[in-house]
Amino acid sequence: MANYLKATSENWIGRTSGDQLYLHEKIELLTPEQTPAGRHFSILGYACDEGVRRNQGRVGAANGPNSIRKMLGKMPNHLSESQKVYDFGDIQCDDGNMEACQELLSKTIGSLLDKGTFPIVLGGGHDVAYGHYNGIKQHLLSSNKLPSIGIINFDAHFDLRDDSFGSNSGTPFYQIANENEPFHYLCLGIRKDANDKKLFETAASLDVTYVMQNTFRIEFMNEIKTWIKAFLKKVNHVYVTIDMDGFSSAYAPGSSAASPMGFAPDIVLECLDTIISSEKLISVDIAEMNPVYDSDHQTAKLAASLVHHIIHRIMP
Ligand SMILES: N=CN[C@@H](CCC(=O)O)C(=O)O
Ligand SMILES: [Mn+2]
Ligand SMILES: [Mn+2]
Repeated sequence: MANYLKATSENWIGRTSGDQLYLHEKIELLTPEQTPAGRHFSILGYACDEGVRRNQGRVGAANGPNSIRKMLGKMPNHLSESQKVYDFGDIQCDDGNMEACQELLSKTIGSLLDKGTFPIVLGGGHDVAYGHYNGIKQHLLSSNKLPSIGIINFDAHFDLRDDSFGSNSGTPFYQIANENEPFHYLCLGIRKDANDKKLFETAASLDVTYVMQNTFRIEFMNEIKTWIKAFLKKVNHVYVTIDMDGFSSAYAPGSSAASPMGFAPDIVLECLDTIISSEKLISVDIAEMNPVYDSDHQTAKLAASLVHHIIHRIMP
C-alpha cells in the first residue's frame, strides 16, 4: 500500500526576514483535501525508489523530495503575496508496491489539476512519470478537454524498456505508449552509450523525436528551439519531466545513474523558457534525485534552481 506523508516544516528552514524574502517563509503546508482553487503552485513528493531497485539501479531517490525542498526553501522568493506555493507532502512507497504509489500519485495529481493548480512533483525514480501522466490524463478526461498530451523528457535515457516482465524506473514511457494513441514523446539529451539498440528501435517504431546529448548544447539552441516548437504545435498540453541523470555528473552527481557525459543546465533553462512561452505546460516533475550520491547538495540545489526558475517564469 502507498502511504501519504503530510508536509512538515522541518523541510522548510532558512534565513528569516519576516517579509517572505525566502521561499520557506512563503510556502504553506496543506493536505490535498485542503487544496484551494486557483492557479497556485502545488509541490508534491514522490518518495519512491522501488522502480530504481527493480531496474538494478542505485537506490536512495526516495529521499530526493526532501533534499530538494531543503534547498528550495533557502532560495529567495520573488513572487507576490497573492501568488501561492503549497507543499502537499509526499506519496511514499515503503513496502515495494510501486504500482499503488503510482495510482495514488495519479489520483492526487488529477485532483490538484481539477482545482486549477500547477503541480510540481519531486521524485523519486522515473516511474513517477507513469503515475504523473495518468493523473494529467484523468484530469483532462474528466473536464472533457481533448487529452492530447505531449511529453518532453530531459534525460540521458529513453526509459522505453519493455514492461512485459514488470514495470520499473526504465519502463514508464513504454507503458504510456502502449496505453495511448497517439503517443507524443520528445526526448532531449539521449546518450548513445546509455541506451541499447533495442531502445533506439523502440523509439523509432513509436515515432519518438529525440535530440542526442552531443547536440543538446547551447550552441545549437536555435535548431533545438525549432524542434521543440514543432513538437508543441502537435499537442494541446505538455507535461515536462526532468531526469537529473541527464545532466553531467559534474553538475548533478546525486542521481540514480551517474552520467559524466550529460548535458549542462543552461540549455535546459532555455528550453524551459520556450516551453513555458507556449502556455501549454500543464505539469512538471523532477526525477531520480538521489541524495546518497550528492556532493555539497549540488544536485539538490540544481533541482531546486530548476523549480525556482519554473515558478518565477510561469508567474513573473
Ligand atoms: N530511469 C532510469 N532508467 C535507466 C537507468 C540506467 C542505469 O541504471 O544506468 C534505464 O533503464 O535505462
Ligand atoms: Mn529517466
Ligand atoms: Mn535517465
